[in-house]
Amino acid sequence: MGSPPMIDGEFARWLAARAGQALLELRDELGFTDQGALKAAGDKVSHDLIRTELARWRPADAVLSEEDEGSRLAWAAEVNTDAVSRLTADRVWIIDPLDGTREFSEEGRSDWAVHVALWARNGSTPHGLVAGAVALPAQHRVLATDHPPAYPPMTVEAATARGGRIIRLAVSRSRPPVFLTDLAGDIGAQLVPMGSAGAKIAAVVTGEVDAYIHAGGQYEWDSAAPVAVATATGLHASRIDGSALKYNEADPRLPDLLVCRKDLASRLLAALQRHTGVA
Ligand SMILES: Nc1ncnc2c1ncn2[C@@H]1O[C@H](COP(=O)(O)O)[C@@H](OP(=O)(O)O)[C@H]1O
Ligand SMILES: [Mg+2]
Repeated sequence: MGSPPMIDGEFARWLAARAGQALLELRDELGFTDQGALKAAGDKVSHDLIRTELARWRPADAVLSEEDEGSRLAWAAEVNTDAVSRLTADRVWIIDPLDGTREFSEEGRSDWAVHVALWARNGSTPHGLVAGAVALPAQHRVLATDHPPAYPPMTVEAATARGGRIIRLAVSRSRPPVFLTDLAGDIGAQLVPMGSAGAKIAAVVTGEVDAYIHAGGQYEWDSAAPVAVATATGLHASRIDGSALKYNEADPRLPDLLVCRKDLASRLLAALQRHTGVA
């Protein structure tokens, strides 16, 4: 095998695709009879592969991975944040080796993903993400910032009848925020349940849905890579109160977000304000 690409966005695409291929092979090898074993093996195989390649090809960079021991605890009072190298590093890879672990373990489902993002201290975007890739192995595609997908098209029919058009809103199939049913009724939206934050944001990027709303809990690795791609595509991405998403914070919890077409952002933020009280 030759060397991976040097440019970070291409490298992220290469790495996410490789981990995705390993996950597809693991599904073939283990089958779906023991879902717990398949989930555990998926998390481990992908994490080990990504960690090994980052250590080999980007040895000077820090890493924040869902599967690293203590990754959720860096914010805890008893943890000495000086000892957490990513907090002083200039470049940090934020990775979710298998997003949508539950869906990965269910036969026939394609809503699971591999997330590889790069945060840089001098990044010029508000969220500091300078590269990212989302592999959707069972959908046979990888979205990445090196060649960001084109902004999702809107049909003439939808554009002229925008007021009456039903907004398609991707939501967690297992943990949908409770306020979303009322919010959808309020704005005439249709909820589209799906697994994996990466798969839902990818669905906004490709125009299969118009927006993704999440609240109630998540971590930086759940959204970093797909937000990097969505932003590179020109979509809106923010917290549900409209403030900027921030990455490589001492506390890696990032509990809510909105990703949507630019033309829907103010309408959805206003609806979120009415239904959650955030402002
Ligand atoms: N309330 C919550 N608290 C913590 N993590 C949550 C969460 N709701 C969703 N997530 C995480 O966000 C990702 C997408 O969730 P969902 O499929 O429900 O939309 C999943 O990542 P993982 O599969 O990597 O664990 C899931 O664990
Ligand atoms: Mg995840």
